[in-house]
Amino acid sequence: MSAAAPRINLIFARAANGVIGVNNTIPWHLPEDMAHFKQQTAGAPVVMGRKTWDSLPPRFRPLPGRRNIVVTRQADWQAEGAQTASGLPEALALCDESAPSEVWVIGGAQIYAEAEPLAQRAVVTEIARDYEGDAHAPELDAAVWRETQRESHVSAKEGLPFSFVVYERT
Ligand SMILES: Nc1nc(N)c2c(n1)CN(C(=O)COc1ccccc1N1CCC(C(=O)O)CC1)C2
Repeated sequence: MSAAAPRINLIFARAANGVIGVNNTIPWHLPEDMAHFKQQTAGAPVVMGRKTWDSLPPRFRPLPGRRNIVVTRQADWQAEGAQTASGLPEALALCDESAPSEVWVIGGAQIYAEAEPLAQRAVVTEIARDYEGDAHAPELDAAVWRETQRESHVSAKEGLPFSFVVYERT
């Protein structure tokens, strides 16, 4: 009996207009979302693109307490605390080795787009404001994804309304 495959989760924060990033940074400052991200992914492998790795402040790389897997086509790329994979399938195969129950795909846009068809769940922070940006969230087709949880909040710091939402594949 082979171990059950891990559940593949996308996790991202998106603006009302679908923006998730600008110039490899996040356009908003939402500490409540960073805490949510940390809590959701704690102890599980995280899979990210190389640009997302580069976007993390160095003191937070690798993301602590999680196996950090970085997808890059650069065969010679390496970084302290990161395991590399040449593509998403290799990254997910690497995760399988430790037979985790959950795997978290944490960005960026390219990786989300490739992972969306393979994911069973999307944990989305929906920010109720438009932002300028150059990177966009993956489309979650309502015929495929259904909302199963929603928790609305207003950010203490900047009065920014946002919701923690969970979508599951039908
Ligand atoms: N919903 C949702 N999905 C995502 N994919 C992401 C988020 N929110 C938020 N993100 C980031 O802000 C990326 O990280 C950071 C960026 C700048 C400063 C600190 C951080 N870090 C925050 C997480 C900390 C941790 O987890 O330990 C380490 C420091 C990715």
